[in-house]
Amino acid sequence: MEFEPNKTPYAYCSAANNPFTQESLEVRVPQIMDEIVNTVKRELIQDQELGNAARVEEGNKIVQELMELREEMKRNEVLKPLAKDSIGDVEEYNQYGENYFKGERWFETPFIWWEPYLYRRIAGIFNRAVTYKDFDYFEHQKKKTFVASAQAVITLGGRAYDCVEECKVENIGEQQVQGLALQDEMAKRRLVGFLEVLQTSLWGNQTDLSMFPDLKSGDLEKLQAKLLASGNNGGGAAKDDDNINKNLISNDSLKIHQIFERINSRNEANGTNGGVKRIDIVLDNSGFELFNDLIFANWAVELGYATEVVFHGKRIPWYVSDVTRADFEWTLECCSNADFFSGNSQDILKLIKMGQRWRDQYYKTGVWRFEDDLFWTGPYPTKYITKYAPELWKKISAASDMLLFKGDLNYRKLVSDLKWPEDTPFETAIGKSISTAPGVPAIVALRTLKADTIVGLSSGLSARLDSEDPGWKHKGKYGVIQLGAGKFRD
Ligand SMILES: O=P(O)(O)OC[C@H]1O[C@](O)(CO)[C@@H](O)[C@@H]1O
Repeated sequence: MEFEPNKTPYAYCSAANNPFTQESLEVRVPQIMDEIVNTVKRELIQDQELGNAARVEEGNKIVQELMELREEMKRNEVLKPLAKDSIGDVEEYNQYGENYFKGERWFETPFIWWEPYLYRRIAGIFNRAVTYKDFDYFEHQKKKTFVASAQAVITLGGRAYDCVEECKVENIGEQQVQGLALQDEMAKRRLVGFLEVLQTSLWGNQTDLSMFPDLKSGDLEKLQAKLLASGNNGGGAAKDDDNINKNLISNDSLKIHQIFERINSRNEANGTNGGVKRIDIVLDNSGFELFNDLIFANWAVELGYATEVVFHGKRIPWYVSDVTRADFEWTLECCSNADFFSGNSQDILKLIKMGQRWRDQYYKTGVWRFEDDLFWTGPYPTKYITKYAPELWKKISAASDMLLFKGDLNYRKLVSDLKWPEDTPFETAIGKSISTAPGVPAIVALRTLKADTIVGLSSGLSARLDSEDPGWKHKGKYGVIQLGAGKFRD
């Protein structure tokens, strides 16, 4: 199936034809907009007290524009072209809308078009106001949720630190090697450690504020405790198959691990140690999920699987909790600062040591980089990166070994949000331009399901889950780890 906007069947057609899209448009998204309005109103109160007349005027205008936008959706109007702003992609957005969705109304146009368009419209409203240009209207929610995750961050941080130490050859004493050669023991530990950090990064995607905006501190702790108990803590990913893998419904972890080992041996065999080994991560949510992604990147760098990690985030506030540069840097600061966490347990000490390494030895030196190309907030299927962001793709494909995509929306965009038969191979669905062109990096998706869109399942699985667990595609309860091998295909 080739993607042709508005011609090929979408997994999510329009709200008129899909109850989940409809619910999003009628309930979930208006609530998100109300929350933004409330945030601006809080700013207004402060500005009035401080006598910031210019900001009060702009704040009032923003509230009015947001309310108008909310009404446009409710009245099912035609989606208007974006008004001019200085974000840098207005013309491209409008051209895309004009080409493929011209004259369509909110309830009749596909989910994968109206939702990014909506967040982009909101960003434009703020960008046009001088005193709100760089205001992140989701910042408060993102920070609050990370603070509420502190206990899980501490526990996981301590565990992540140990996981790396256990895999270092100098820490595997002869007496611990029960009957196995040192190399075999190390390989085993590295595999177990890999599965642990990979799945930590995957399940972190459950905590997403655009889908679950009401995650209260208590719920969050319960969810995180469940993740930790289900095997992400203590090397359980490999030993606790029943518990974890039951919900992991498509799992290429072992093939991905083999690629990591090939990356290592390639450099050793070539005698090019010190040569670049690069992983790119297209981030999703800030907070607990980002922390889990950092743990994965930490593992890869510490154990020599990567010499560079490039994190791709969002230039503008996006889908409530997506990572911006400010979120990324704030998270590194929190993790480096003992005052952020109360207590001085061993886990906190390990976490802070790791956090300071992330900030000072990785981020400040460029081993870790953060980039925020506008492509990631565009409306396009990912395979169009070659057309709409050729420079970005050139840089990634020339240098990267592996490009990991986090989360539900990134997944939907990777497979063009089409209604593929569920057993369509992942590589087929992501499209030739990025999966089989010469030299392309391996493409990995780590995603918990919050949407109907799905490929790469064994046939019949979807029907079984439909009957056993109605609504299973929307709960964030099930996950996939899928691979397109790219240049590592033999
Ligand atoms: O943060 P994630 O995992 O991308 O989830 C957000 C996604 O979930 C949804 O809310 C439902 O599919 C979409 O709006 C979006 O695709």
